[in-house]
Amino acid sequence: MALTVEKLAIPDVLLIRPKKFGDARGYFAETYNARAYCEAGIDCVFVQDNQSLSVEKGTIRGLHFQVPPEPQAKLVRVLRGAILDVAVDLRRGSPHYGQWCGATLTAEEGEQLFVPRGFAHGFCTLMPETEVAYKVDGFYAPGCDAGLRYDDPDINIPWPLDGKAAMISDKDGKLPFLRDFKSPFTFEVPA
Ligand SMILES: Cc1cn([C@H]2C[C@H](O)[C@@H](COP(=O)(O)OP(=O)(O)O[C@H]3O[C@@H](C)C(=O)[C@@H](O)[C@H]3O)O2)c(=O)[nH]c1=O
Repeated sequence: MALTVEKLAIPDVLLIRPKKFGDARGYFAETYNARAYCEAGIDCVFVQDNQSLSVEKGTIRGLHFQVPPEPQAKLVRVLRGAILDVAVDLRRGSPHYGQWCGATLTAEEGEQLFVPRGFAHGFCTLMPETEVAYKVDGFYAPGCDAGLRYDDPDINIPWPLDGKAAMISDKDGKLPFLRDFKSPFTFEVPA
């Protein structure tokens, strides 16, 4: 499988560009290949595929993660539309703790973001009717579901909202700021 892999500012977060083979019919692409992704440093066993539709441009979902013992790594791509996709480092002891990095993902280009375990994940839709699909390497565990406010001033993500209010869920509006997040669990940086 042909793909390029770019390390982002937090180098465990990867931007992957699978090769698209275009012809008169359209294109073909491998969107996941266990061997090629393992060689690229993504040696997860993905166990669940998720998909969401956000109707409005300026919809923000996040910042979400599952705490131990049910953490999840995520491999995110866009099926329709475009997003700014973001990962926030929550690994105690990481030089990037509390920092974010991210990339624009579009259906047209087919880029993917790999968000490792120990990171919160969120995105903002850049177009209406945006569909996002992502693989996760741990099953949904509602008891371990956790999140942080998308507009946490300490994380300070410049969401592309053009001055408009974000469309968010009631649940996401009640999430804590990182500085107030109380959990007996911590993520460690892998050795
Ligand atoms: C995440 C998830 C939710 N659900 C259910 C719970 C709830 O009733 C409904 C909607 O859930 P949410 O409001 O949490 O959906 P959403 O806000 O889209 O949550 C997602 O946001 C992005 C940013 C992520 O990174 C994902 O891991 C996930 O947290 O779907 C599942 O059944 N399985 C799952 O894996």
